[in-house]
Amino acid sequence: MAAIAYDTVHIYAHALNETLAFGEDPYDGRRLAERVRNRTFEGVQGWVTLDNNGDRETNYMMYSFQDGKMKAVGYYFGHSGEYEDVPGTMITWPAGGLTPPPDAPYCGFDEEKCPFDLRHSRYGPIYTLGLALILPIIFLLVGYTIYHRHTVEKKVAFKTCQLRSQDITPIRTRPATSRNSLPSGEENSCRLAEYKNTVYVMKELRVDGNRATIRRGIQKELTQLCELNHPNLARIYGACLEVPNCCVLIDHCSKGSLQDILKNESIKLDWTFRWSLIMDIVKGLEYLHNSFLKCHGSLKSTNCVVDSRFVVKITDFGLWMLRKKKRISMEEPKFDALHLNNNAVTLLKHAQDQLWTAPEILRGGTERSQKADVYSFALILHEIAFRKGVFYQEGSQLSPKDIITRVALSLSGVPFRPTILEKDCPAGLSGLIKQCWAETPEDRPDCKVIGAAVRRISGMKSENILDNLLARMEHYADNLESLVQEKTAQVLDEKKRAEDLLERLLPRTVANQLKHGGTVHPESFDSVTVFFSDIVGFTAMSADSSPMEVVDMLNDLYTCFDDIIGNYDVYKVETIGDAYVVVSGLPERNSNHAAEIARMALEMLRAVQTFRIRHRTSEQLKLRIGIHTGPCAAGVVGRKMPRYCLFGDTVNTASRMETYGMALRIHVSETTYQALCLTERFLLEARGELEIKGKGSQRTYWLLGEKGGIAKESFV
Ligand SMILES: Nc1nc2c(ncn2[C@@H]2O[C@H](COP(=O)(O)OP(=O)(O)OP(=O)(O)O)[C@@H](O)[C@H]2O)c(=O)[nH]1
Ligand SMILES: [Mg+2]
Repeated sequence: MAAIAYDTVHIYAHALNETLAFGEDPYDGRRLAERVRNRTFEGVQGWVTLDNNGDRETNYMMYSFQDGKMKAVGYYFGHSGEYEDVPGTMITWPAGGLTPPPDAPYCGFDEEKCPFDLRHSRYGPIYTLGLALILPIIFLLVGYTIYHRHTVEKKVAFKTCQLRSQDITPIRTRPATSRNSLPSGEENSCRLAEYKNTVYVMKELRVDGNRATIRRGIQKELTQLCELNHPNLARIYGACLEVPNCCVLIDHCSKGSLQDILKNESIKLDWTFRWSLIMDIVKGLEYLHNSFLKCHGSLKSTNCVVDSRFVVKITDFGLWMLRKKKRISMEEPKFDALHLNNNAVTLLKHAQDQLWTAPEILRGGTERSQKADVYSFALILHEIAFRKGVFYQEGSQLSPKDIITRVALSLSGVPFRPTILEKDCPAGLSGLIKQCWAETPEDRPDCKVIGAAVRRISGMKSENILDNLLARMEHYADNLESLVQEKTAQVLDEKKRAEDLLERLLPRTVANQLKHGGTVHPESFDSVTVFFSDIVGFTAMSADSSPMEVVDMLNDLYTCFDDIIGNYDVYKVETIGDAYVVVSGLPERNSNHAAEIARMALEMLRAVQTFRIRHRTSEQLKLRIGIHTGPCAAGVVGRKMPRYCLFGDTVNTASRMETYGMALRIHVSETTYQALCLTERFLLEARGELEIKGKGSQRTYWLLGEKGGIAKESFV
């Protein structure tokens, strides 16, 4: 105590001295006390430290109770806050521990550090009970929310792919293919329907049962199908489940099926293009095999459709339960083709459909499998490679039913497969095809392996979408170019034929005017020569012959005449029954029209001499010819079936010359005679004055021949 008193006075004295030294009031106890704080000095007991509050940081000695005695084990120095062990001693902590216990309880003195720690909280039991009640409720709530959301989403998804029949407008069946594709045919058409202004392929579904059953049965599958999304799959847009209008709507691909493309010879397919078609199928199939569907089940070239960018998309997958059954049994009973004609067609189509079906499925083992899809893929590969149709067998005429029977039965132990034309096959492809249609399903590769093989065999450098697209576009452009060339040639050919026809019906100059859209004005000509010929006794001959015999005779005769007139500057005006009318001097004017007609008439008469009537070979055909020269008008009359007609008295007079003529003689008028005389080339003989009806008395002549040419003697 004395030491403490000493130190107290000591510190007080120091504080007082300092107060006086600073000239402060020594009676101000507050100031004095402030000087005492935060001070360290050497007191009688050693160093003394006073803290901020003026409290002394004391030194302590720690004792441990060992072996029944208190033993000093450590020092604590208050002024420096340091601790020092007493050398050679050891502290035994409670429970024999080597480390001191914590200086505060785990949860603090007031459990402020762990309000929810049930192990240490005094409210632990309450919390535990509460949690035991609340947690299951929370779990239930969360579970219910997840379940509810899932089912609602499913319902929404199903709703979006469920369509109302009233919104679907079927479009009249039309050829499935574009104008670039196959000609239309029932077997190559698909039903189309419009839904919200978009055209889809409409696939009917076979539904036995009521709506509720359908809903339960296919709701899930349909929702999943609508979710399938791959560039090489034709997307299923939705389905209508209203009996009896049950159907699915599938994306419509404008180029038709792969089969249509392969059959269309106007589409050229180089190997780059073929490989990309093949790769598309492999990718689509691989996606399907990895999807919930696991396999396609009906893979064939009609179920690979081609879109406007020449990308192949696999279609008609899934919904197996609802597809119209097409399978045909091996033991199909023989049917009476007459009575079951429709059935016959259907059976044939079904047998055709099964040409892609794997042998194990034909035998009725399973209904579908990935390996069976690979077999079908091999047949498609074969179709693409050789473009000879499905299951091409060199030199074979087997029906589809015979083929599938042989595939199924595998007679003579050798699998029955299409012919591979090795020389037309890129190296490695035939091996791949054979592997894919192996008899044992396990020997067939899967899609991944096929994809790698195709890449290797084709040497495809890139599967880059852009490269591919460009390559296809290039191909498409080439195709279009050749198509345009081909079509242009066809159009030109067609045009030429139309022009030829027009030129045969009308004089060339007139036809040209009509072709260029001009109107043909009637024209008058000062001088032309008109020729008329007629068969003597034609009416009697017609009465004794059948109409076809008469037609044949006239056809033979006129063909012969048509050949002759080609050698002269004349224009055939028309034939009226047995009359043949020719003119020279129009529509192209010429100065020697009389001579042209005269020469032509002489040649025709000579031809008639040797002409044999088919049905009366012994009879001589008797032709009467009349010629007249004079003015004439000519023009096209009428719009429909336009004809170039002659008008004027010259035509009538020429006709009269023929009527008043004689068999196998050429009767010419005065004007023609004068025109021929001017040429000094023809032999003519006066017939004398002749009373001609409507013309009065006329001097007429016989044309006998041409000097140095055809003479009269040869006619008689
Ligand atoms: N243009 C075009 N034609 C198609 C489309 N889908 C099918 N087709 C055509 O319709 C024809 C008939 O198709 P489907 O009715 O599916 O008959 P299938 O493919 O022979 O047989 P399943 O699919 O087994 O019923 C095919 O050969 C194609 O020519 C398409 O998306 N676009
Ligand atoms: Mg199909």
